[in-house]
Amino acid sequence: MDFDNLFTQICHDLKETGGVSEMSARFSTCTSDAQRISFILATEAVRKCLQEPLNLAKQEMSAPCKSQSLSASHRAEGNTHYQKKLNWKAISSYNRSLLVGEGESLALAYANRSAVFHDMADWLHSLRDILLALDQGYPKHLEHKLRERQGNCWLELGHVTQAFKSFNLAKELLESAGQQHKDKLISITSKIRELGDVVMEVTECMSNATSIEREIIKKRRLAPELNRDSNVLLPAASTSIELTDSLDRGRCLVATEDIHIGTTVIVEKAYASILLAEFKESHCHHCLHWTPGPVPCHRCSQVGFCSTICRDEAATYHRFECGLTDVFHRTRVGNHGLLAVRTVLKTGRDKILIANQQESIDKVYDSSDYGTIHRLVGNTSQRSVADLFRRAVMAVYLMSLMQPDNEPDQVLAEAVLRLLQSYPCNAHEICHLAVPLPGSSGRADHPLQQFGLCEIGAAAMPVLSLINHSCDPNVVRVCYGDVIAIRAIRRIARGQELLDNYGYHYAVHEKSQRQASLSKQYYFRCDCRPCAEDWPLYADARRLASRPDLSEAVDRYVKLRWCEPDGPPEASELAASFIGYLDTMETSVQLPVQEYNNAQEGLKHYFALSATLSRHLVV
Ligand SMILES: C[S@@+](CC[C@H](N)C(=O)[O-])C[C@H]1O[C@@H](n2cnc3c(N)ncnc32)[C@H](O)[C@@H]1O
Repeated sequence: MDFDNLFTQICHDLKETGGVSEMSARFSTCTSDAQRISFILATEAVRKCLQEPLNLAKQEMSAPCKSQSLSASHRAEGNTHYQKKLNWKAISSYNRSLLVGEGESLALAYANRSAVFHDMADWLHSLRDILLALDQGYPKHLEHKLRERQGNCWLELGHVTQAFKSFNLAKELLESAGQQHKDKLISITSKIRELGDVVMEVTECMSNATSIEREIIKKRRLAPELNRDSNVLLPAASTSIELTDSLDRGRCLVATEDIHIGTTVIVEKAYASILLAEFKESHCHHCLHWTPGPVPCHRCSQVGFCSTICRDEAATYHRFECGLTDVFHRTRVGNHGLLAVRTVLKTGRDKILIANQQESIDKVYDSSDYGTIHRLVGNTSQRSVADLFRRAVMAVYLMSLMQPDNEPDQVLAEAVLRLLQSYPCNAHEICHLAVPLPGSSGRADHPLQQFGLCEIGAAAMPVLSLINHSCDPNVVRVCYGDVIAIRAIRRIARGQELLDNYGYHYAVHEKSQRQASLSKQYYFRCDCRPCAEDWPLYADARRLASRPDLSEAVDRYVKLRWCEPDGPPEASELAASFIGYLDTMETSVQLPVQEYNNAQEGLKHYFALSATLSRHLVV
């Protein structure tokens, strides 16, 4: 059930019984999350309201996830698209067929999808799907087709020995099938003959689905290297930055040397991440990368992975949420709620108990250590009683969904409540540049928006969370799956603070809106330069009349239409020009001016273009 409706019902029932002010007074005396959770668990009126939606959710969860007949109907739909050469539509139907398939239906869907990948010259995905189809018990009498396709893929990839073996297997299967495939047998025999005497390779390369998937993963774009060695105390960051404390804005990251525009100073892998529900058929549930061919969970039909490797890695937490993913999404608790649950399941009770006992600051900020997540700012003391009450009920509700008897684990519920306070101020959006599939129309209203940045998930990044906000930031986040690189978009002098933008930029949001939103969600009053000097919005900012050289050049570059997924051939030269313009303007021009924003947007677009691409429709 939608949590908002549930909470409204709880508040209504409490009002009816006339106990609101007394309960609110008692709840306000709770001084820790443990006490808040105990309070909710001991409040009969709340527990009573939770029972019915929890029981309904349990009924839903017990319904079978896999269905041979549904899988067959998606596959039939895929076959129709395939016959019409609508390859992407066919893949999409086969993906749906795979999510709900089991046994032979799974094998058939993998095999059919491998045919589309083969036709699209995606040899690695085709090969991987062939092996998975065979693993799933693809019918023996049809296996010769897969072996021949496998041989073709190997040949295209330049693995002649492997191709030779596959064609020979196809030939043996055709021979044992008798006379009915006479023509096929002739053509396979001639393919084998054409290969001639191949030298048998000593090592077996890409012999199973995992090794093929490693090759697929290797071809993805990787985050850039750090500009310097890794900082021992902040392993995700370079030695160009260090952590300090300030009186008025808590912890902050500061440059230890001058940092140039474009430099990569942090590369952090998410401690935990979640994928938005609408991307479950196109993105990996675990690493958030776009994938043309997801592999399904063995048991539920609600998640897909880019590879069997990610599926195995995700088992540590997915075994607890298997079959529950849709129920969690339907609670509409938002990304922070879902991320809180994922974090807790990934961490496990024992590590949470250890973190609870170690409130003191550890010297090393290791992004893979739950302790760094545990210590994120939650602004608890500034939250109202009503806000904390709502979050405590939410934590109990979410954790009760996990338990067959609706009795939540108190330690886990307490950890979820802690994260429900810290994530709204600390979690990061994962955004990929979305490329329109062939045949679809992208947005063309602005040249740089042909490929739209699209939010596909959320992540917990403890080192990135140490960066404070400015309405005129000096760094930008660039996403590579669930890895984020921090790159400078302004010069950062030694001793200056790294400043990110929390979603409210001076060029597009009025000062009053920025201040109100930052204060509501992040509990601080922004005193950055654009706020202090009340800079105008982009549309009202002046243009560089005095520097036509800069103004015209920036305009010319920004107007270039970056239509190909890799940008125009000269994209990296353009990025270098943007950096040059930004450098010049920082020292010689009084900001704000439109050309500065244009060059900065151009550079940010280039960074996004060189990172993860999601080849799906821009909506
Ligand atoms: C993502 S954290 C940033 C790191 C934080 N300073 C810390 O100690 O963990 C966000 C919180 O930092 C503080 N903060 C961020 N930017 C700020 C700013 N420009 N001025 C004052 N406080 C700020 C607010 O408390 C906000 O909720």
